[in-house]
Amino acid sequence: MATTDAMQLPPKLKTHKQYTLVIPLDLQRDRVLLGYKLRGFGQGKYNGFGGKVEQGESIVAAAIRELHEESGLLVREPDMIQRGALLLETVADNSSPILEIHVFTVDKWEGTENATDEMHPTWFSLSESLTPTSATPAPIPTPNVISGSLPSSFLSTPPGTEAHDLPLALPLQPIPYHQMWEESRVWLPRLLQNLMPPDLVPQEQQEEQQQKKKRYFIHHVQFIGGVDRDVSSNGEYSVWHGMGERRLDWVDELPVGEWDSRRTFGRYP
Ligand SMILES: CNc1ncnc2c1ncn2[C@@H]1O[C@H](COP(=O)(O)OP(=O)(O)OP(=O)(O)O)[C@@H](O)[C@H]1O
Repeated sequence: MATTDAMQLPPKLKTHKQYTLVIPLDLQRDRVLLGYKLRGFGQGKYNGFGGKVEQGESIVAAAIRELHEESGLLVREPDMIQRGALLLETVADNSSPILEIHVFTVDKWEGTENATDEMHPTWFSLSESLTPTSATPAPIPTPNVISGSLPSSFLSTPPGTEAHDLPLALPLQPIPYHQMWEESRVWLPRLLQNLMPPDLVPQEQQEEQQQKKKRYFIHHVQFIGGVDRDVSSNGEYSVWHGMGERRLDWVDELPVGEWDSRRTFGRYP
């Protein structure tokens, strides 16, 4: 746990708005798929694939649907692995819902990743992304680029080939954390570290890794509202637009089984 001053606020009741976020992993090829968002919420950022959970829809069904709509990959429900949740909250008022974003990974799917007018899928190196660095910026796709010819560094799958059958022609870049939502720098490297194939994890950390795999994470971030600092330039990390400074930021890990009772809390802090 980091700063705790928000704990002194009176308890409040907030609604939660549910979203999903799916991160496809190709462990054999040491790579992770993210999408560059071309429109809507999060435009101009790389992220996992996901969206709002619709009324009457289960969280996992929403995650499968959004992944398919945004990337072309089709996953069966038993292959969805729930890893945790982000709880994103503004403390500006008591009426704004907490964004509850359910994070999944998948490593089995049908189909090949395809660009849509909303998301452009791009593979990044998994093992090069275990710590957030502000490395060389990843290419920024534009709708023109997508409908026309893509630069070779951008092609994840040449037309007519199956992604899984391809040799990797080019070294993959690390995940461009500085081109993602700011708090991704906290939870995503932790998640990826826990997923590394055991033979790449030092012997003494292997048992710890096995334990961690069984845990969901909850990353709760509170923001003070009111200050509208927008995405910054000069390669700096962007900030939550319209939400202002971060107030509380902590990551918890829960054993499987405790997750359901904790995620439904309505009173926070
Ligand atoms: C602020 N910190 C954040 N960190 C990581 N991920 C974040 C996020 N904030 C939102 N997200 C994700 O961004 C997508 C928005 O989805 P969004 O396009 O609004 O949903 P959906 O596709 O249902 O909407 P439309 O159909 O276009 O209206 C969705 O995956 C959601 O999980």
